[in-house]
Amino acid sequence: MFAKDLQRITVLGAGSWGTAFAKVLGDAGRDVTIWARRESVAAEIAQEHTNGSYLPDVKLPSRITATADPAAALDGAQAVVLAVPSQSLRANLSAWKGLLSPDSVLVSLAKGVELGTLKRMSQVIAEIAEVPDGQIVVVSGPNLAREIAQGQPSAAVVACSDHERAVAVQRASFNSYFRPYTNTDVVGCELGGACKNVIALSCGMAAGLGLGTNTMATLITRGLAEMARLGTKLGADPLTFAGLAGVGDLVATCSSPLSRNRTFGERLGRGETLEQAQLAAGGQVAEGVKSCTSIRELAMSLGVDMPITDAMHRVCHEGVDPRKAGAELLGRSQKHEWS
Ligand SMILES: NC(=O)C1=CN([C@@H]2O[C@H](COP(=O)(O)OP(=O)(O)OC[C@H]3O[C@@H](n4cnc5c(N)ncnc54)[C@H](O)[C@@H]3O)[C@@H](O)[C@H]2O)C=CC1
Ligand SMILES: O=C(CO)COP(=O)(O)O
Repeated sequence: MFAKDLQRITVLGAGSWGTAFAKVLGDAGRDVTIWARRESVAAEIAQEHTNGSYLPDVKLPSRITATADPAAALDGAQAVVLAVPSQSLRANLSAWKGLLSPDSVLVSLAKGVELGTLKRMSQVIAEIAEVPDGQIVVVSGPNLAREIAQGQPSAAVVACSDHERAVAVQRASFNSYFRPYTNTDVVGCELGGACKNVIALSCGMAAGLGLGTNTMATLITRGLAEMARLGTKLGADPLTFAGLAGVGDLVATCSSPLSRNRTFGERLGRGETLEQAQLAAGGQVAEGVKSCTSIRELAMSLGVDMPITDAMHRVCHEGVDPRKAGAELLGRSQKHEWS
C-alpha cells in the first residue's frame, strides 16, 4: 500500500530542475533528500543550503538534505523523484533499482523520448523498475527551474493513470507559488514535454536568424499541431495539448531566454556548430537535440507528419543549414490547416 501522505521524498539528480523541484517539495513541508552525482554538490546543498553550479543566488530550505550515496538517499523514501536527463535515465535507474522500496511512488521529471527504443520516460521506468504504470507519476508543464526556484508563481500537471497517486504527488508539491493539477493522460503530458523542447530549438533558431514574432508564433502553433498529431495517434487526449503540458510549456520554453533548448537553437541559428553550442551549454542538457531524432523516428514509424521536428533533426544531425531548413519548411506542398 502506498503512503497517501508523501512525507519523505528523495530526489535523484541535483541539476537545475531536480534542485528546484526539491525546493518546491521542501516549501510544501516535505522532508527531502537529494542525491547528487558529485560529492561537492551534495556537501554544498547539505551544509550551505545552496547549489551554486545550477541555481546561483537561490537559498534552499534547511529541511533539505543531500548525499552522494544513493543507498543513503533512498532509505525510507515514500516517493522517488527521477531528475536526470532522459538519455541517462535507463542507466541511472538500473543502478538504483535494487535500492528502491517496492511501494514507492516514482515521479518522472524528464522530458524526452529515448533514442533507440523510442520509449517515453514512464515506459523506461516501468521496464527497469518493474512497477505497474499506476505507480509512475509524470510532472510536466511551464516550469523553468530558475523562475520556480525564485518562488515565481507557476502551475504544472501531475499525471498518472492512478488518480490517487496523482493526488498524493499533487498534495506533496502544492505550495504558495506552485500549483499542480492532476491528469490521467500520461501519454499526452509526456509527449507534450518532450516535443516542446524540439519546437523551442526551432524558435531559438529563428531568433538566431534574426526573425521576429510572426515566425515564432507560427512555429509554436504549427509545433502544437504536430505534437498533437503524434499524441493522438498514440492514444493521448487532444485536450492535453491545450493545457499546461502542451501549449503552456510550449509558450514558456519557446519564448524564454532561460530555456536551454531555445538558447541552443539560437546559437545554431547564429551559425555556431553543434559542438560549439554544446560547449556553450556547459554540460547542461538541451533535451531537444537528441529527442528530435527519437521523436522523428517514432513519428515516421506511425506515419505521422512532423515537419518541424524533421527539420530540427536535419539541422542538428545532418549538417543542413538552418536557412535552408526554414525555406524547405515554407515550400512544402500547400494544405488545409487541419489536414
Ligand atoms: N531545467 C528546467 O527548467 C527543467 C528541466 N526539466 C527536465 O528535467 C530533466 C533534468 O533536467 P535538469 O535538472 O534541468 O538537468 P541538468 O543538466 O541541470 O542536471 C542533470 C542532473 O542529472 C545528473 N546526471 C546523472 N547522470 C547523468 C548523466 N549520465 N549525464 C548527465 N547528467 C547526469 C547530473 O549530475 C545533474 O545533477 C530533463 O529531462 C529536463 O528536460 C523539466 C522541467 C524544467
Ligand atoms: O522544460 C522546461 C520548462 O518547462 C525547461 O526547458 P529547457 O530544458 O529548454 O531549459
